Amino acid sequence: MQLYHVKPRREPIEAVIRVPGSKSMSNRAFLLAALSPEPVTLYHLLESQDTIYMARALSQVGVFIDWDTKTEVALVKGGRRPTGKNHFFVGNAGTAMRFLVSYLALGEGEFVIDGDERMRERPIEDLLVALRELGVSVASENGNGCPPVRVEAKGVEGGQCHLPGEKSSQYLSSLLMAAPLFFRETEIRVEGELASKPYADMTIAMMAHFGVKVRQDGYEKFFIEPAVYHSPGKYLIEADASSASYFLAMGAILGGEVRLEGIGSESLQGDSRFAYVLQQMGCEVEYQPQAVVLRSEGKLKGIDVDLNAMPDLVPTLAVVALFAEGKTRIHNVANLRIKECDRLSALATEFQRIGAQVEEGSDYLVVSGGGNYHGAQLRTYQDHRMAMAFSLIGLKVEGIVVENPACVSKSFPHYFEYFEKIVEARQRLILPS
Ligand SMILES: O=C(O)C1=C[C@@H](OP(=O)(O)O)[C@@H](O)[C@H](O)C1
Ligand SMILES: C=C(OP(=O)(O)O)C(=O)O
Repeated sequence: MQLYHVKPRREPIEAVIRVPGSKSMSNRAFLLAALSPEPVTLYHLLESQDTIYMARALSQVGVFIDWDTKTEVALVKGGRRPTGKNHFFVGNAGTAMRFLVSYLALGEGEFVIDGDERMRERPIEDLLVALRELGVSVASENGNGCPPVRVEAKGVEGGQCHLPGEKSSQYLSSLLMAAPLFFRETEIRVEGELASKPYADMTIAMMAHFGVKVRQDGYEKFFIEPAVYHSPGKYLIEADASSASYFLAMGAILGGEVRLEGIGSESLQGDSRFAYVLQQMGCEVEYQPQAVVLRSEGKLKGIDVDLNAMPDLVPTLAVVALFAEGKTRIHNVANLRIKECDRLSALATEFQRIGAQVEEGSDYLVVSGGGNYHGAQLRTYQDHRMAMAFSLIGLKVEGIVVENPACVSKSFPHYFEYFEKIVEARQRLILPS
């Protein structure tokens, strides 16, 4: 197995960083461009496993994608309904799996969408039930409510559907983006509290950029009329705020100044607000329209925080909490158990290996900070966020070894190159240089 031995760093850091494009925005942009009758050019696209799976699946049903990964630009020509008989594989890309199901239902044909072993354990039945209410013939092939999903597509009638909201916002995003192409007006009634709300906001904002409006009554009811998407011509993807969280965390833990470029107060990503969470822990934070600056003296205090709106940042924050005085309680994050791995259990298990005190509840984690930690080899569970978060522990704790670092390729293939440059920098660093 591949191992990554983390080199600790004692000095503060000073860095200006622009991370690659947002995974969530890239996969939405691919889909919305595929649904638009006119061509769209997408800029600052992320090239990673999840976005490659998405682009490949769309290409399989005839969407033309000319993607120059060097310049991060793609020309997309879609506008036709998917047809034929096709099998798709999307690894463990939640966005690709969920978004494609409703998209394929718009077409005419027989489609099976499958993923890797873990994807076959991640629930999708709530979305399938809602689609059946809208007139779609769709089922979990193994009958367990998880992929593979079979869609017998002949267009979508529309009308009213009910969607439990607590497991994932991706089901709602999937329905919303496809809904303008349903035959009738559609009303989606969300039951229970919608998880990860900023991702639904991002979907609605991006649909608006592609010319379609969604009417909503809070996060309980969403109304979409039949409409045609319009290409914005060019569309710029923001830098990925979830990927950037590791560098903010580095600044918070080690002290110094980190400036993120391409993510600021105007960002569509909920995770762009992460610096405010670190501010509560004692960092100084400044938001500009297109940038975030974080300054830290490396002295942090524990907090009590509801991270439902930023689920992907729980591992990052849990690691920061190890180095804060007092306890940090991260709550309302039950759906972390159905992500790339059971993240609450994985964090608790691996933190215990370094001698940390941690309490795991059904929907929360309490990390007691400021302990005397020791080196250990940490499992990453094929989960990119575990690998990136655990690398941060090694900045302060001698002897941290991260297993299977290559799993970062799901969302940030070059993470460890960025990480090493920052660890080794002797002066103010600009990345990419
Ligand atoms: O819509 C999206 O782009 C995402 C939504 C979130 O998932 P849930 O809505 O399942 O929490 C997030 O964890 C995932 O990485 C990306
Ligand atoms: C949960 C994640 O991804 P997804 O659900 O899109 O697979 C993630 O990137 O942390």
